[in-house]
Amino acid sequence: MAAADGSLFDNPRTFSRRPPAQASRQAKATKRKYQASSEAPPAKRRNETSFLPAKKTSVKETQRTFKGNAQKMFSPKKHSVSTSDRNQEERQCIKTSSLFKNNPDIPELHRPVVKQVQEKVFTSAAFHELGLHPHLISTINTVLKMSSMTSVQKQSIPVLLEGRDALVRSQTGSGKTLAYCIPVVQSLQAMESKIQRSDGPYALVLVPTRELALQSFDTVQKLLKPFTWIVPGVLMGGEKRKSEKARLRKGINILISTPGRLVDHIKSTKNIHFSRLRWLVFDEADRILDLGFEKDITVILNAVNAECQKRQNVLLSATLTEELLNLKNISMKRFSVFHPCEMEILSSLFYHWEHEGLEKLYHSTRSTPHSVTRLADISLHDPVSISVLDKSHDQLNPKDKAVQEVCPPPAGDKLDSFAIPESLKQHVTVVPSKLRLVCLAAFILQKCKFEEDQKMVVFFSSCELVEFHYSLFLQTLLSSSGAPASGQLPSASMRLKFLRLHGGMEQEERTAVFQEFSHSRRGVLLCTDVAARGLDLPQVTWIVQYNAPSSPAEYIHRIGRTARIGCHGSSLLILAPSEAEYVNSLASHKINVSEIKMEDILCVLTRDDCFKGKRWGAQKSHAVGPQEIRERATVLQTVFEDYVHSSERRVSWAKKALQSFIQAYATYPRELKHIFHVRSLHLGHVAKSFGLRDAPRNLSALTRKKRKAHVKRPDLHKKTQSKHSLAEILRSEYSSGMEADIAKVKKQNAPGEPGGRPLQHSLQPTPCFGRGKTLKWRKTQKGVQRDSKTSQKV
Ligand SMILES: Nc1ncnc2c1ncn2[C@@H]1O[C@H](COP(=O)(O)OP(=O)(O)OP(=O)(O)O)[C@@H](O)[C@H]1O
Repeated sequence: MAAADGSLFDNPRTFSRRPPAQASRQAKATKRKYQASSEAPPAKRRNETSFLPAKKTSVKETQRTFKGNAQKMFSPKKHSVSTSDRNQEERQCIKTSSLFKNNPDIPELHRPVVKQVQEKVFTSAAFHELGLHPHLISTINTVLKMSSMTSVQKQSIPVLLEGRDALVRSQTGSGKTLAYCIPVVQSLQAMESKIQRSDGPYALVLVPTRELALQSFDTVQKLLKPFTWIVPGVLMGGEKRKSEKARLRKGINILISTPGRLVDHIKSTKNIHFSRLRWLVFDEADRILDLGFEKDITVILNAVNAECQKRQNVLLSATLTEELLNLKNISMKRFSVFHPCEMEILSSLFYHWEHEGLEKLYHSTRSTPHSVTRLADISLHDPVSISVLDKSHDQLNPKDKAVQEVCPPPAGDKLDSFAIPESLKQHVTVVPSKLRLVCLAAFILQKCKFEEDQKMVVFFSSCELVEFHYSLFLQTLLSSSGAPASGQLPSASMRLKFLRLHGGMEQEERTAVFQEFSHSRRGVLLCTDVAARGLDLPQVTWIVQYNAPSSPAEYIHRIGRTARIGCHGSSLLILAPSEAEYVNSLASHKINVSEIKMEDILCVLTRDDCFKGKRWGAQKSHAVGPQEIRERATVLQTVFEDYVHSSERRVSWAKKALQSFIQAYATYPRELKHIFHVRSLHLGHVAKSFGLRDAPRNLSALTRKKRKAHVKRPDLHKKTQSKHSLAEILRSEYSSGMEADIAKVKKQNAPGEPGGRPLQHSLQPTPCFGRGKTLKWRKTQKGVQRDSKTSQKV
């Protein structure tokens, strides 16, 4: 075992030179005092936890320091204190920092090396070989600046031009958008009777998020340049419904929409009809057809099926499952081992084929048997399954084959493996909870402050977490970086730029951020899974997953925002020691990650004098060692803690973010509960990663308050608590925009100020905290809350 505190930072004495008994007495006294006030800690405590000299640690002054004068504060040259005074201060400062104490051991990662599934991105085939309209070819060549097809395009376009239904799977960033857009445009421009705008939709493209809708619309618009009589349009929420209605009234021939917004119009707009529909495209099909969109898709399919019988259906995603791809081979026996969600998808696909048998099976595997009859029918007709897998990867060598024959995978355990771009280097780091925040900050500094032209996307599990970290980093990392003096070239610090994107933001701002980050050469985008699928953000170099995703599919989509279309990119997954087994779970899906040691990430702090402890002020920077790294990490943590504790409002804002983290943590699916279970969280340690000095005591009260607020939502009344939880969390990131009044982030008063936004998550188990500060579950009126066995219902 390589312990974080043991191997690299193995000198606890330097942190506490007082006798242990005395230190412990004082710590207890300080804690009692702090708890009694339940507010920001008293000045004395702040002095002890800080590296700053006693007289300079008032809240105001600390803040001022980090708005530009950090070096002054940390440089001993600026202080005329004697050596003995300084030593005294050091002892005080260092002693109370517990960042590197009592952390769990970091387990050694024994990850099995697996051979990842690979796909070839490009082919030598050119677009002009497809027999497309010459104007379409010249648009592809001159406007899109593309000449040769990607593998998925080469396989899909001819099939779709033949009029076949298709299920298309190829890795992220391999050109699936054009794989369906080109055939749609080619077929519509070639129609004998020229399309009229007033005809309404000939093609309907459903996508899960507004940004993806905008992006796909942009591609279609470019392809339609020579065919001006075909009108594209986008419905995506966030915009005024009235103006969308007006555009629908005028006529849209290729309609791109998020499901929720389309449902709004189907229900309220008379001008929407599908009688001429020829194409129905589900981009990110596995996402669109999952639980979160179940109701919306049913409404859409019912509306479409009522008016149009014959059309081409296309389902695309980088993570379509084997079951969906091998449609023809699916036997009734195999159905019975599917997950209920898959059953619903399959039921909808096969309704017209095997309805009776399926329904019987469905009833026998589900406690709520009504869904199958509610679900409408996509009606795929003899679909072609297109998968760009490099076939050599599927062929087992004789030895592996023998092993497989001896121990066949248990029924129902067939795990899907998805291709990952070859040029994507995946990493993992295991970090104790207390050090998560400093580690993330250090990694951002390392890549985006000290290296040039780095563009990073950091994924969090909720809107609240994005807001919290965005404001915190803006106010601490950015402020402490300092601005260049006039006439000076922009310094390394000026490379730091933070943006954020999540489903709770105003649409105007969302679009602006999306555009800004797309066009920017550098910057850090903090976001939820709203940016995980489909977005083609150019030149992203790093993907960081601060909270682990809930499925291998989501992992693949998140990291797929980099290394697109043959470019290079890297990803980092940050795990707690208790979550280290997740690496094996990824390996079982043929996902290979290599480890970066936490110390190597924290090491960058020695390059940043903003975080220089006084002890090391006189030393030359090359003489750095583990102890200095440790102290600088502590200084950075102190910066965060001082900021969070500078007002009661900020403390409560951090608590809400912590609460949101716990709630999101409770929603990991059953198959991952043994790795991600709230019971394994140490609240005090997790609290540190929110800049809180102690484990908060009133989280359950906050949760109760939130539950009340939710009960007021009429749309949630009918749902069971369990279904509501999952569906709501899914919807929170993918909403149509019509629910915006419920899910708005209050506009920030000033950039970087904590928003005080209401939490958007669903009803969750009420966390309460036992003496050991690990999470326990409280008995509620309805009985004991669900645990790992029934985790899906949490
Ligand atoms: N034939 C081509 N030649 C060069 N670039 C291409 C080609 N086809 C697509 N691209 C570019 O590749 C990038 C990725 O394409 P696209 O967004 O369609 O990928 P995708 O497979 O849909 O990814 P995801 O699974 O993440 O949604 C885009 O910038 C697109 O312009």
